[in-house]
Amino acid sequence: MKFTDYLFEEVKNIWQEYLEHPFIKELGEGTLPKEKFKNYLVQDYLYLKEFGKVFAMCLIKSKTIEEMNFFSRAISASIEYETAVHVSYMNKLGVPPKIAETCKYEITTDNYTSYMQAIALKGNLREIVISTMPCNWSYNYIGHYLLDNYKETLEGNYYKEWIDMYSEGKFDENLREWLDYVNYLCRDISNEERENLKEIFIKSSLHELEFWNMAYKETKEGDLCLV
Ligand SMILES: Cc1ncc(CN)c(N)n1
Repeated sequence: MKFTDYLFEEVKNIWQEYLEHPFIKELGEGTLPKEKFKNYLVQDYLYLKEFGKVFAMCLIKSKTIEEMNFFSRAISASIEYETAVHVSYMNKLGVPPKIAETCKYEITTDNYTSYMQAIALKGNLREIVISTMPCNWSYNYIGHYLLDNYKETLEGNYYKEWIDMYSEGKFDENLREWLDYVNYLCRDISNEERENLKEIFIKSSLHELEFWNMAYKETKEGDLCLV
């Protein structure tokens, strides 16, 4: 069994909770209140900023130029390619990046990014990479679920651009590259290390769930955590 298949088996119940989450359901239906989406986007924009720094630590801990290039692409993928859709929605919703960057980090955003950054500082490359894996992998999983389940009504859905990004070929390709990399990186680990990496993967998956819970919590008009 591939290491990534083993990891997936360990979290599939948690990931099923993402698919059944009201935030995801309402995104798919196009009924999610824009105010909730706006607050989520701002926190996610701040999240991606910190997430990119985790890959910067991977780059520092890389052993080869090939690996450095891989992480350099991961930084751009997070803070250029992915944030482009955030910026497009944020501009339409009246929170351009300059304003978003003055917003406070919610405790959930802090908890998740601090968890990965602590591993980035003290952990080895395998631990850091595994802590980041639920991020893009689960979003691709959610993107495909939404595409398959709501394809009939996607055309008029305000959230189509978001759904498209996480389910498009470029994102799939990028993820496949990552899964191959993880299987290579973890090809000869001990049982003890396997257990440790599994725990890290589960914890990041739980942080993802907390992020969806935060995104769906009650918000008031203009509730943007402005500093
Ligand atoms: C919290 C979170 N997790 C994952 C992703 C996908 N990169 C994201 N944008 N935000």
